Amino acid sequence: MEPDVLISVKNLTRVYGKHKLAVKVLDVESLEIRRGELIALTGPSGCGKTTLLNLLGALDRPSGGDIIFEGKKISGQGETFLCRFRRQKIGFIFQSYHLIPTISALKNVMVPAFPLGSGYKRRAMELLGQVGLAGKEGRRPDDLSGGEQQRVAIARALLLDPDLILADEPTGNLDSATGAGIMDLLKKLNQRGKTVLVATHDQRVAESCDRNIRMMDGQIIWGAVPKTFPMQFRRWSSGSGRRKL
Ligand SMILES: Nc1ncnc2c1ncn2[C@@H]1O[C@H](COP(=O)(O)OP(=O)(O)OP(=O)(O)O)[C@@H](O)[C@H]1O
Repeated sequence: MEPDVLISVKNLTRVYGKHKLAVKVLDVESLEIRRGELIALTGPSGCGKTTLLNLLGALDRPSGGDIIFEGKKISGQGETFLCRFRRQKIGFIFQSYHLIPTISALKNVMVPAFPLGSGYKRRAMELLGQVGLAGKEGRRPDDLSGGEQQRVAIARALLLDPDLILADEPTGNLDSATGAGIMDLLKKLNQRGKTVLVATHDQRVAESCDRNIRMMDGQIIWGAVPKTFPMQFRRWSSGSGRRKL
């Protein structure tokens, strides 16, 4: 494997249900993500974007196939390994922010460090400053706008300095100007070296990324390999689509 490959996926599947009710909702033959890429994951509702993000971030386990992260196979690992992997390597950003409503912005940012102790306060303050929320550290999520809540979520995702940011519709609940601000922030993070994968329905968000991975019926139909690959290898066979097992 080449040194700058962050993630490599082979024959990744996710099946929901059992026996006659089993449905394969994800069937990705091959996918490669390089360190430092800014990638949009697009496709119609229900095509499998969230399923793929959850598998790449080890929030969910595949039914088959391999996910290799920095040369190490993460599929098939035990929960202790996966828990450490998620904390150290992945920053998650969700459409509806997933903040804890009863605690301050600062404490929300510090949540990923909770089992490690309280030594992260200074870093959390710095990150809130970097996302434009200096002075609002003590506010609870309900006292912040949607865009501000998403900025808190971004600061939280960065707390443990992950290699990969997985953002699932990060602008989906925001008006277009606020969404553009969030996308600018993700682009800045990418310019500072973070690899960013953004699932989106927003064409403008997709166009502002370097690569577009297009999904349809659980499969990648375009963009499975980085742009530096010759054109003839970039298109990926869509296969036979979603199927009952
Ligand atoms: N827990 C589950 N049990 C059964 N089917 C599921 C489950 N979660 C997702 N699915 C199905 O898997 C398919 C892919 O869903 P997924 O949420 O990954 O799509 P998506 O592309 O992210 O959609 P959207 O753009 O609407 O968020 C859908 O058909 C969905 O109904």
